[in-house]
This record gives sequence, structure tokens and C-alpha cells, in this order.
Amino acid sequence: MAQRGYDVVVIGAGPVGENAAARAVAGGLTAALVDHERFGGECSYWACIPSKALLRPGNLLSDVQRMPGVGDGGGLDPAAVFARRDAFTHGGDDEGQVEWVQSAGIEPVRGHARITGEREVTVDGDVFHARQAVIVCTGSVVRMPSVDGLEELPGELLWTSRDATTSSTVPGRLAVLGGGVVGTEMAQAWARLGSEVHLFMKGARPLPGYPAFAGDAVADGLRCRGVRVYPETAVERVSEVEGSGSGAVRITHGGTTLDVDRILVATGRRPATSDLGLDVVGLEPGGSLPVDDHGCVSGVDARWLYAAGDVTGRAPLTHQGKYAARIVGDVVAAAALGDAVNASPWSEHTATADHHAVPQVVFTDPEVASVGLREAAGPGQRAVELDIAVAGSALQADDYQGRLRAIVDTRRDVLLGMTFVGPDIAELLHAATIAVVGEVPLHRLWHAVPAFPTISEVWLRLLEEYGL
Ligand SMILES: Cc1cc2nc3c(=O)[nH]c(=O)nc-3n(C[C@H](O)[C@H](O)[C@H](O)COP(=O)(O)OP(=O)(O)OC[C@H]3O[C@@H](n4cnc5c(N)ncnc54)[C@H](O)[C@@H]3O)c2cc1C
Ligand SMILES: NC(=O)c1ccc[n+]([C@@H]2O[C@H](COP(=O)([O-])OP(=O)(O)OC[C@H]3O[C@@H](n4cnc5c(N)ncnc54)[C@H](O)[C@@H]3O)[C@@H](O)[C@H]2O)c1
Repeated sequence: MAQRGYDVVVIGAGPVGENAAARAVAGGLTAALVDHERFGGECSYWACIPSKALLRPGNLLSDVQRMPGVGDGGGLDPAAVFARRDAFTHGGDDEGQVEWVQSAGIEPVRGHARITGEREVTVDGDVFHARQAVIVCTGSVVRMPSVDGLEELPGELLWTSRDATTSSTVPGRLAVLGGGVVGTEMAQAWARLGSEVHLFMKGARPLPGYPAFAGDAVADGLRCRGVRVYPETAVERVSEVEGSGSGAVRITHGGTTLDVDRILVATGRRPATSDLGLDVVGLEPGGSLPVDDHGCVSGVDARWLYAAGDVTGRAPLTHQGKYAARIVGDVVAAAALGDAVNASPWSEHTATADHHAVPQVVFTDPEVASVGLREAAGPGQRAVELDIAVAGSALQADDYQGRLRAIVDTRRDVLLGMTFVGPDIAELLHAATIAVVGEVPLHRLWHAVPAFPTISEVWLRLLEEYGL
């Protein structure tokens, strides 16, 4: 049993853990980074990167099909799409990622980490002492819904997001359970790759956290690609179809049945804390690790336990987790040097954006992009909604359909949130994020003249609609 000492021990080498460790090292500390699976985490091999690699060809094809004069684009070549995806994920090989970790001056450690005491982590028998801090970045894992028969289903028939992002076989018929972000993106991708897709959801439309016009547009887009959308439909039971040979799943809903080849469960995720030793520090295993705005875990004395990313239950997105990681790394480095932690909102040590300006893009066709508030939440807030119908959008695609909603603080004349839906709007989002974070007065935004003819000209229409 070896004993090793570092200033910081980071558990979990996903995008968040890597950034926390790198930032601590840049601040002059030593850091060990432990992972029990692949360096690069969920995002690199089973989530953001492969899912976007699967979606982009289909969305590009839709762009082509909306444009007279460039042919119909043919169809997708699934083998080529899978090969490009596998190039992005290096076929699951994380050696390049480990090399980057080493080049950043971080010590990579492979193994399962558990907290075994104050400032102490044990990895497969070896004890790591963290002089300054332990930072937990263990991410999240799939949450299985309680559907009758799901647990008994043979593994090869049941897909999670890991199968949906890594499969190189196109199922003939695919049922998707859950109309959230994973459900809609993967329904879109696999329909484009050739599957007959059936998308089941509890609510009236997909993407329940978004304005209704966004969910409706995504549902229409999916239907347009042949997806059968089942709103307000509870799947009551699933079972293997007997004698189906290669395997098929029977889905029972509302008194009818449907047979498919695979079922993808996309009903959410839970924090990866069940086997982390949280009980040793008086926390509940399996729950999220609530943190303050400096990333310090609440309910643990002496400020040595920090967390960032999906495990905290804050915004479960790669970019927001990396933002939290940069802050935690800087906070821990400052504390080690005896420097004061700057507790002011919007300071280098405070994750203020988590409360006001979390951006997210759903890469369906149409895309949905939002930051900050999506609904007016009280007095002094006004929702301004309009179609995206400017010269730039008309030139972008024939029959371009898009819409936006802005939430404005009418007392301060600043933007609190923005939601866009439409083809090719993802890159519009950062302008909105800057306006929200910078609290740029709308009368000043009036002078930010959008170039003609771009889709961004909708900003001018928005300000006119607001009354400028
Ligand atoms: C299908 C899908 C698509 C997504 N697409 C996007 C997207 O387009 N954009 C976006 O912003 N977000 C997206 N997300 C969300 C994104 O993947 C997560 O927010 C992100 O991966 C969180 O990073 P993390 O570092 O906190 O956790 P993870 O990436 O999950 O990494 C955690 C790491 O910790 C390791 N670990 C866990 N427990 C231990 C332990 N006890 N000991 C050692 N190691 C441990 C794991 O092996 C893993 O490597 C997507 C998610 C899914 C499922
Ligand atoms: N582009 C992106 O930014 C992106 C892409 C994919 C995932 N992610 C992130 O990953 C996380 C996980 O995504 P997700 O889609 O798994 O979770 P989610 O929480 O976004 O969606 C899950 C959906 O499943 C529904 N649901 C739950 N139980 C159900 C049941 N029994 N039957 C039918 N529907 C049921 C929920 O109502 C919800 O709408 C999210 O936080 C998301 O932000 C982000």
C-alpha cells in the first residue's frame, strides 16, 4: 500500500476534472487526477462529441435539401458517418488524453477512487493525501425509469445514451423513451441514419423546460424526418418478443403494442456518487454534492472538499462544468497561497453565471439555443417574441422558419434571457450570452448594428418590437 502526497487530488478525469486539475497546476500546485474508466470522461467518448458527430451530417443534409439548385444531397452513408465519429472519439482510446494530462503537469492515476478520510483518497489500496483539497468531478450516470419489464430485458435490446452514441449498426426500428435533450437529439440522428424511430414522452411536446414554440418546432422537425412522436404517452411495459430470433422488444402503451428492434432509455441522469465514500464525511451516497459559488461542498467543515460539473446538480453541461472547474482550481490555488478568495458576484472566484446565464444548444433540426430566463418570472419582466424573418434567414434557406423569445428587465432595460429556435441558429447564442452577462442596456445594443444580410439582423427587429 503506497502513500502519496499532492496539493490537490481530483477524482474524475472528464472535461471538468481535467480543467480543475489544470487550473490548480497553473496556480502553482501539484495535482493527481484519478479516473476509473477513460480520461476525457463521458463527454469525449459517449456524449457531446460522438452525438454531435452523428447529428451534423443529417443537419447538413437538411440544409442542402432546403436549398434549390444544389441537388437533393442523396442520403447519408452510415459507414462514413460512423467512421468520422470514431475518428473524433479515437475509437475509445484515451492515451492521447493521458498524454495531454501529463504535458499539463498533472499526475494521471488509473483506478477507482473513494474518500477515506479528511483530505484523504484511496485508489485501489494506494492512499493519496491532499494537502490542500479534494475536488470531486465524477459526473453522472444514466437514471433508469421504473417501467415494468425493463430490468428483465436482455442487455443487447436495451440502449442507453452510450449505445446510441457508439453503435455502428442502424436498428431497423428504434423506440426512444424520453423527450428531453438526449431523446430528441438521438431520435433525430438515428432517423437520419435510416431507423424508423418512435419517440415517447410524458408531456405534450418534447423539451419540456423550453418555451412551447421550441418544443413544437422540434416535434415538427422530427415528424418531417419520419419520426413518430407520441406525446403524453406512458410506456407501461416492455418485454422481449418471444421467438424473435435476433431479438425484438414489445412496447405496451395505452392498450396497444408496438414491436421494435431496440429501445433507447433517455429519461435523465443521476450524480455518480454511490460508491465514493461520501458516508465517511457525513454525506448521503448517491445524492448530488451541493456546492457554494466557489465550488466548496456544503456541509463539510474546514473547506477541503470541493466539487464541480454534473456531480453538483448545477447545470449539467460540459461548458458550464468547465467554467465551475476553472473557478474551483483558482479558488483552491488562491487559498493555498494564503490569498483571499474574492466572494463578489462575477469575480474570478465566483460562479455567478450559474444563476443568470447558462447557455445551451439542442442540436436538433431546427436547433434550439437558449441562455438565461426562458419565461418572464415576475413584475418588471417582459417577454418579447417574434419570428426570425429577415433577409439573412430568407437567404439562408427557402421557407426558413424560426422564432425567438427575449425576456427583458424593463426596469433596468437589460436582457435577462433569450431563446432561439430555427435552422442554423446555434452560433447566434453567444451574442445573447454576452448581452445577458454584460447587462448591456438595450438602448446601447441599438448601436450594435447587425451585418446585412445575416440572421443576426433579427436583433434589430427584436429591439424595434421592444419599442426602440
Ligand atoms: C448523449 C449526451 C450528449 C450530451 N451532449 C452535450 C452537449 O452537446 N453539450 C454539453 O454541454 N453537454 C452535453 N452533455 C452533457 C455532458 O456530457 C456532461 O455535462 C459532461 O460530460 C459532464 O462532465 P463531468 O466532467 O462533470 O463528468 P463526466 O464527463 O461524466 O466525467 C466524470 C469522470 O469521472 C470518472 N469517475 C466517476 N467516479 C469515479 C471514481 N469513484 N473514481 C475514479 N473516477 C471516477 C468517470 O469515469 C468519468 O471519466 C451530453 C450528455 C449526454 C449523455
Ligand atoms: N446539447 C446538449 O447540451 C445536451 C445534449 C444531450 C444531453 N445533455 C445533458 O445531459 C443531461 C441528460 O439528458 P437527458 O435527455 O437524459 O435528460 P433530461 O432530463 O433532459 O430529459 C429526460 C426526459 O425524460 C422524461 N422522462 C422521465 N421519465 C420518463 C418516462 N418514464 N417516460 C417518458 N419520459 C420520461 C422527462 O420528463 C424528461 O423530459 C441533461 O442535463 C442535458 O442537458 C445536453
